[in-house]
Amino acid sequence: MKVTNTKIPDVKLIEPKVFSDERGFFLETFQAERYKNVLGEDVYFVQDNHSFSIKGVLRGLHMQEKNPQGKLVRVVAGSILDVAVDLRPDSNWFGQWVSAELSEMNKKQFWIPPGFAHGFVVLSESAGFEYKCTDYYNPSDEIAIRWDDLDLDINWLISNPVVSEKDMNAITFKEYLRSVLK
Ligand SMILES: Cc1cn([C@H]2C[C@H](O)[C@@H](COP(=O)(O)OP(=O)(O)O[C@H]3O[C@@H](C)C(=O)[C@@H](O)[C@H]3O)O2)c(=O)[nH]c1=O
Repeated sequence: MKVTNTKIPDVKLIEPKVFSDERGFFLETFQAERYKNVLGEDVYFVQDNHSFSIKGVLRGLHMQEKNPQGKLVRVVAGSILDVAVDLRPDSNWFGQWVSAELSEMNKKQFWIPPGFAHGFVVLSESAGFEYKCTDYYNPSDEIAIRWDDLDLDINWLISNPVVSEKDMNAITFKEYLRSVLK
C-alpha cells in the first residue's frame, strides 16, 4: 500500500494494494500489523460505521470533545470529498483543514487522528461511506461546527449542500474557540 502525508502530516492518505483479475478485484481494507506502522502503535478500533447519502449531502463537521475518535474512512460506492479540521490544541496546524477525494474507483482511505473535526460531501449521485473509529459513539460528547464557517473557509467543491438539522444548528469556529477557552 502507498501512504502519503497530507499538509497536516498526521492525516494520511492510504492507497491499499488492489488485486484485479477477470472476476473483479480484492483489497485488504485493514490489517492490524501493517496499519499500526502507519497509524501508530496505540491505535485500536472499537466501532465500524456505514452511512449512505444522496448527491449533495454534507455530513459534518463533527467531533467528540472528551472522547475523541480517530477515523479510518473509505468510500464503497460513489465519490465524496472528505475534510478534516485540526482542532488539537497543541498542533502547529490548529484551525487548518485538509481534504481528499475518496471514491469507489480510487479506493483511497483517509486516516483522521483523534482531535479533528470531520465531514464529507457527496459528489456522485449517491455514496456509501464506511469508517472505523477508535472510540465509541457518544452523542452527549459530540459537537458540530458549521461546514460553511467563514474562518475555516473550506472549499467543499459544491454549494447549497443538504445538511441535517443538527448540522444546520452547528456552532461557528469562533464559538467553538470561546467554549474551549472558558
Ligand atoms: C455517528 C452515529 C450515529 N448514530 C445514530 C444517531 C442518529 O439517530 C443517526 C444519525 O446520526 P448523525 O446524524 O449524527 O450521523 P452523521 O451525520 O452521519 O454523523 C457522522 O458524521 C461524520 C461526518 C462523522 O465524522 C461521524 O463521526 C459521525 O459524526 O445515527 C449511532 O447510533 N451511532 C453513531 O456512531
